Amino acid sequence: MAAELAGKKIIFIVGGPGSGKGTQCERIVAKYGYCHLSSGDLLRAEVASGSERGQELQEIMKRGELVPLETVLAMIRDKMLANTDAKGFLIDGYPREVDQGKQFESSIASATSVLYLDVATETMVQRLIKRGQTSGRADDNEETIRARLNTFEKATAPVVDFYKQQGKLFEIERSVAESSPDDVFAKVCLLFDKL
Ligand SMILES: Nc1ncnc2c1ncn2[C@H]1C[C@H](O)[C@@H](COP(=O)(O)OP(=O)(O)O)O1
Ligand SMILES: [Mg+2]
Repeated sequence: MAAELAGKKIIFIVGGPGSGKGTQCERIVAKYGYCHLSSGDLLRAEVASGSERGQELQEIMKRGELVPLETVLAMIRDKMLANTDAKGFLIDGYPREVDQGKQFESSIASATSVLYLDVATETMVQRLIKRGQTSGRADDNEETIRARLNTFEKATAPVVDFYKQQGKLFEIERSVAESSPDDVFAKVCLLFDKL
């Protein structure tokens, strides 16, 4: 447990690839001033640095698989400790598996709340194919998209149940999560207004 982070709000943003995590986090940052940490962005920055570790990471991400737990956790921890003046943290795209959540809790802190965006698989595929036309992301192609969705269903769906059992889950149900970013955000605000 990192003492510097005591009392800070920590919100996990969970949802499949293309469910709108990044889109909503941008709005949350603008309105509530939280510090946004996207595990995917941190990993892509490592790839862009051209380091040897970055090359290994890129291979894993192209296969649509999860990178080793320790790697992501260390990156998030460093970034949080560099931003201890933030009033809270949005941890976007993490945990991807239940073990990642448990490790986060034992080595950093426990999450205050978990925001889950429930979007249908086909909607996510369509959004990601569209995003792929401009994102330049190596993993926004149909083959990798299917593999990522498969990883999401196997590894990440249990994460949702895990936090539901702890009473920490704030779910944006499908009918809302598939509507416009503004409509989704209106619901997201209900959570952040009472934190
Ligand atoms: N509510 C919504 N309705 C339609 N498109 C949305 C949406 N939220 C996000 N998008 C678009 C923006 C992106 O091109 C794509 C994926 O969104 P994202 O925020 O990058 O998702 P994630 O970070 O969960 O992978 O879908
Ligand atoms: Mg994202």
